[in-house]
Amino acid sequence: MKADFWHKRWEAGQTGFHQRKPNAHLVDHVQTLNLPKGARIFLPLCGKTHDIAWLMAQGYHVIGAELSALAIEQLFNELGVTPDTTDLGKLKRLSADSVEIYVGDVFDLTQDTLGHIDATYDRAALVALPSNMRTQYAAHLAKITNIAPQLLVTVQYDQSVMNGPPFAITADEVHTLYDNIYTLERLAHDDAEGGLKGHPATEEVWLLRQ
Ligand SMILES: C[S@@+](CC[C@H](N)C(=O)[O-])C[C@H]1O[C@@H](n2cnc3c(N)ncnc32)[C@H](O)[C@@H]1O
Repeated sequence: MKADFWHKRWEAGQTGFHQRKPNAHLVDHVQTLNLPKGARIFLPLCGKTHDIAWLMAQGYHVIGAELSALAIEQLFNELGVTPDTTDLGKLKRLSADSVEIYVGDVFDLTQDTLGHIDATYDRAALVALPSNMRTQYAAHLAKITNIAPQLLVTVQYDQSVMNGPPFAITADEVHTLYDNIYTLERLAHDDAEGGLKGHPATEEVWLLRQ
């Protein structure tokens, strides 16, 4: 997916991936990350997800990365806070209270810029990327977070009946992407409520730890 694809989606309000409430898998499984209050959680490709506000309310510090400045403008409006903006060249950092968002391409984000990360939460990020970007993304994510533990939500459906995003990611692919970096535990494998765009689908939740 090119950046333009996502900018157009946000400009047109075609954001069917945006959920109206915190993700149920996050709520059910965040405790498996065993994080103390104040821990720094990274959300790659974060959009304006309500998971951000929910994690902040649990006492965590949330760090996000998102291409769309429009999405992040809407996020801060909905959070009801005015962020401070820092220009970092290819990226901008918008921060307020216990949230900071890097606006730009996640591949331009470095470990130095991001700082210490206690855990990563990936919902609709890996699955938003076409297969030719996923290997690079998985390695980049592990690198910039210094192999922080990760809660990962994936979706599976018959890829021949529909194009992504979201792209179907099999358990085998999760192993191929991450076995060389993490120990993997599949925490859940559930039918996706209502399917995906009219097609049966399942969701999996993975815990990735060193
Ligand atoms: C499917 S949405 C998921 C958003 C969010 N995780 C959620 O659960 O609602 C994928 C998001 O990734 C953003 N995105 C796509 N490619 C990106 C990239 N290379 N760097 C940063 N953000 C990107 C898009 O603008 C979009 O908001």
